[in-house]
Amino acid sequence: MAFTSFPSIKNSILQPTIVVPNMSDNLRNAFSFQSRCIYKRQHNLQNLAIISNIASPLPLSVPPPSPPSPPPPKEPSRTTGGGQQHVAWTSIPQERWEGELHVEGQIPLWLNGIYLRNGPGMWHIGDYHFRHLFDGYATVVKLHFNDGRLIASHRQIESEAYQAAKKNQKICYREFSEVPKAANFLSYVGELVNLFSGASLTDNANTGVVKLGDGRVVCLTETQKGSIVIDPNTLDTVGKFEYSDSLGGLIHSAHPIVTDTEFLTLLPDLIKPGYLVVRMEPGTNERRVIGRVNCRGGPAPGWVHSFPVTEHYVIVPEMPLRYCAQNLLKAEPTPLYKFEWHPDSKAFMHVMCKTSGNIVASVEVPLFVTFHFINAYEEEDEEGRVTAVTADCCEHNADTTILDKLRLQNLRSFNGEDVLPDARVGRFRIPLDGSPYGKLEAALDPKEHGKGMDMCSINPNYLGKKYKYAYACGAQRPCNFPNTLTKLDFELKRATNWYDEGAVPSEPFFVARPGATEEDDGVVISIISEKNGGGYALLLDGSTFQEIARAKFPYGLPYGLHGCWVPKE
Ligand SMILES: CC(=O)/C=C/C=C(C)/C=C/C1=C(C)CCCC1(C)C
Ligand SMILES: CC(/C=C/C=O)=C\C=C\C=O
Ligand SMILES: [Fe+2]
Repeated sequence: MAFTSFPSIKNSILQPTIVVPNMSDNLRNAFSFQSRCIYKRQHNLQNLAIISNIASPLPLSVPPPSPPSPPPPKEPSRTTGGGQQHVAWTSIPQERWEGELHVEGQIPLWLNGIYLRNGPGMWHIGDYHFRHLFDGYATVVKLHFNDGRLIASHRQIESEAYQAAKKNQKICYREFSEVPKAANFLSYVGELVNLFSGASLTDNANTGVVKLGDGRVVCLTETQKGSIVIDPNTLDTVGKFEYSDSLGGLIHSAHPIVTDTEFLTLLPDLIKPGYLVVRMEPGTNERRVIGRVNCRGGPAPGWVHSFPVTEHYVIVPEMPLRYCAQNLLKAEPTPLYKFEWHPDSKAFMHVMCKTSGNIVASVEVPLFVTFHFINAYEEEDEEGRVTAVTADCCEHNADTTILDKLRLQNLRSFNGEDVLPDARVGRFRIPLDGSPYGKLEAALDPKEHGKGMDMCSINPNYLGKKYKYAYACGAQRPCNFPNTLTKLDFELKRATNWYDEGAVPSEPFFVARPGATEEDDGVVISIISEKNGGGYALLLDGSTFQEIARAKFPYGLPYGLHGCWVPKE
């Protein structure tokens, strides 16, 4: 795969930036010409390049400065509890930027490649402000590590939904919690037709980013049409990833399992409740069905934001938080958005053989709520027979309120009260001997990680295998959002926590050292949004969990969700 060399940045480009309306004053200042120069002096930042023009290629010469943008209208409730709104929940102030970051500490010389992180970084359009964390238009952040140096950039994904919103200054597609306002009854009827055809659903690929086995990099969300290919070097939006099969359906899991040899995902079937388990080979766009799971309870399939695999099996979770057709039709959000909690419908875990598509176990389990599975593996007896599957997830104690806690108003209004609901590492044990029930228990005492738990990663070489370590975000309370980075040791049942007061860290992403033999031999990458409005890239040692390097951005970044690693060839 093509991997560009470091950009030539001898002629640093400092120019006024294109700014979206409604940028907050403090952030706009952070981007003014004057403050950038000060930043450069203070941090001895050489080669800082600020790139503005939205869709044009990177300028090769210094363009004439454009007139300063008019002051933006104020965002609502900018300050809460006497403080500034946290930069983690503030829209990115410009569509793109690139520059070299000054590194404090030492980036390991083996760490050569690109870390990409995707997330909803733009939460308003015109003077309309989104409601939920998951509504924001996708912003991809890139950290390009090369021989101990670090070039960073970010860019908005040019989805149809984002482009239409910019053009019309209003939302035009159905986002996670937002629905475009119908002008009149006739257009409402048209809207319903569009909903069933999928035409009105968003393609705002803001959830994650994956590198396929063939090198293509795809940003994803839960709508299938929101699969968008980007260029990992320029962050250009290349175009839609079109699935060439005729499997149909409108939605899929936001977290496919992607390795060098395959892409596995789940397609929920809302008509005949169940899931198709599908596989796609590198170099193709065609998903092939491995098998189907019929739901055992409820009027609709459970939400499958993610799912785990073992070496031989795909695990299909059936969570009692289920998709809800009526809620999809509603113009105003319901307390659980497009979902409904059906405790009476029970919860199940299904285990499908990857090669035959046969279901080898389907057990009832205690009620659970999870976004993210961490990993799964097979348990063997002394004769090497697989007796059970263990599957771990970030489990919200079967409490759906976490979804509402992720409303922007809640995230923006932290006043020192401890309002983050408790979470744990939920460990499922699914017997393969035909017994009807599985177990769900905490894998370690949740107090080890402050009873907050989400946004996990593992050493990818341990995918589907017995593993000892995971990295995730935990909590140092009081807080309203996970605010620590935590290394989980499942053998010792201990956690090691990293914390920076007031900071919001994004998913700790593990990159293994090439040639490593220990599971935790590698680094953990996270991007931190600081309480003072700043932000930095952070590298922790995967084994000691001590900081090894940090590099400050010249601006604070909004929170982001999930990342991937594109190694240098
Ligand atoms: C950002 C994140 O983690 C989740 C995003 C989920 C989205 C955008 C879900 C969108 C949906 C629709 C627009 C309609 C159909 C249902 C559903 C997949 C929830
Ligand atoms: C950020 C998050 C939950 C945090 C709660 O503790 C969930 C994100 C889900 C989508 O990727
Ligand atoms: Fe996710």
